Amino acid sequence: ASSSSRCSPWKQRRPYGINGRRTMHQSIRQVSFSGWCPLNVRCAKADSQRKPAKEWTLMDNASNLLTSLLNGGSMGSMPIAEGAVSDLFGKPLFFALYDWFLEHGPVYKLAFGPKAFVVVSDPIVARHILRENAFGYDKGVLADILEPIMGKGLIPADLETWKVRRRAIVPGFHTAYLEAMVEVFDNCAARTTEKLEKLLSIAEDNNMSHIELDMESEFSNLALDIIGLSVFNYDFGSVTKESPVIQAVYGTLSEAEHRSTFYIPYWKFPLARLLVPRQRKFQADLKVINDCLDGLISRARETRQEEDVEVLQQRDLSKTEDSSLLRFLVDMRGEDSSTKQLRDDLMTMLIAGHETTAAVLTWAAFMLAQNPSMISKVQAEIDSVLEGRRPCLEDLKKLQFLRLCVAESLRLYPQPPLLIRRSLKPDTLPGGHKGDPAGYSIPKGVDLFISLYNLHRSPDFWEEPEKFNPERFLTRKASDGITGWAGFDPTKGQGALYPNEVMSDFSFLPFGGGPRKCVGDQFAFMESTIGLCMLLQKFDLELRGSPEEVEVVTGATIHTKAGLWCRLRRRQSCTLSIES
Ligand code: HEM
Repeated sequence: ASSSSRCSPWKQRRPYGINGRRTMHQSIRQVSFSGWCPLNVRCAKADSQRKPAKEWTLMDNASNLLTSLLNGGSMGSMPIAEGAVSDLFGKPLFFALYDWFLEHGPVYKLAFGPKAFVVVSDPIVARHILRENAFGYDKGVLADILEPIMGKGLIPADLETWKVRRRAIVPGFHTAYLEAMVEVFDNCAARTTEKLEKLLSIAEDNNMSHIELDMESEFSNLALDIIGLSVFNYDFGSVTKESPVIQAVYGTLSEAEHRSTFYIPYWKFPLARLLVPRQRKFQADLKVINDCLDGLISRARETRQEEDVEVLQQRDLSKTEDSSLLRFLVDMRGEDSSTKQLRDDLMTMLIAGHETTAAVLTWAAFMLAQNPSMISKVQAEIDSVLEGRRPCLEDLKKLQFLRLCVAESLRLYPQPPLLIRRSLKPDTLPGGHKGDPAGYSIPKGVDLFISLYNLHRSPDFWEEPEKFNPERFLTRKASDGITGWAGFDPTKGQGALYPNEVMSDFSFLPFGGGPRKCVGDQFAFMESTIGLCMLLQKFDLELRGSPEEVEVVTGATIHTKAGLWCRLRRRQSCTLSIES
């Protein structure tokens, strides 16, 4: 679709947003019911609900002045979200970026003290940055934050290293590997359900019909066990036990997250490592994990066998005890990579694959737990496909509604909600928007946020964007102004199992796009589908309180402030004998 055909009168749209912290439910209500006019024409109701003009604080004025002085006219007529700084306090950044997106349009500049960020919420512009001119940008501030943790792993790697490592790693996610991993997903999810069944039995002995627990923490343990086994054949066993390595992994993940939300790179000051207790703990945690990973790498190297190489070349994983990615990297590429590089790769996948999947499961559970009829629909599908069995790959193809629930959760809660880039040379973004028919110029060194959250909730591309409607992926038409969902027909159980950025022409890109797209996308989709499947096969789920009580915070991913507290019951309606 040409970008000009999608041009919309942004300025006419209702400015939207409320001050202070907002819960996810409030955000949903705001957009769904407060009079957004689908024809993009200003309507009376929308006007009457405009938020009052924002009063600028001294900080806003100082921030704008500084931004104008330092960045001023360098990006031509690009709209500026002025007076924005004070809005940033007390709510996650991506919420504020959404408000300004509705107010200023799909490409705007965020005045932020000495820095200006360009915020992109347009599919064609996102496609340009991620795919067409992918090597004109790097990961900017994200690489600075992650380099001390992931070294030269794929996410922060410089271009030269990235090219070599990407070529080494991507073949590791071959179809036979994904098939073999389904068993790992099953076994780990079974551990979780067994644990929950035990807890329920204890509750039932005490005449209680349900248990209350924080599902976010259960999903976090599940995702950690899966990533440990599938990437380096190490059983964290975190669903059932605590260990120093698990503690260290959680410590490191939390530091990575803290760094991504903190504006001053405190970790770069050499003395901080010695003096600040938090930094000392981080260094100690990192050492525990690095020692563990080095041990696993040496073990894999010592047990390397020529026969294994042949088996892997034939992709016949049924003949090997260890089908992990580490085994693939050591056996197939062992000679090419230093221990340090392998360790960086493993650490990157541990972090990239853990928190994201845990968050997808959390928000899928959050949405489903508010929709008992959807849970029943998912359960009916699971019962009819599995008849009490554990799922295998063939079953996944038939669990269409469940797969769409996972995709829809990723639409509403993309993990991460923002992609970060910095321009390496001057560029011109695709134009066609109101006020910039020619496209904005981007000088070298500009930091950009591509907001997946905004793209996935854009009223221009999604009908009732805030509504959880898994079946929207079946009905979307090319006439929506984009290419449509060509190639996605999950009803036939063949072809792509999940919608992606190519089919949606970059209006749905939960795994990014272009050369830096996630290497674990199919892995993660399948893992999340199986995790949910095995949970809902056995249990009914409801929120303990109201959705408004689930406060949202964000670091690298979107998660809850105090856990996703749910009530879990044995399924009443389940008449099938379900194997344990
Ligand atoms: C639901 C779970 C997941 C989500 C939502 C997700 C999302 C993403 C996204 C959006 C990117 C692109 C980042 C960017 O362009 O800046 C990315 C990159 C990446 N992801 Fe994932 N991911 C998930 C699971 C995984 C898993 C399971 C693995 C590995 C086992 C993994 C490994 C990576 C790596 C290595 C990259 C960097 C790729 C590169 O720069 O070449 N991810 N992921």
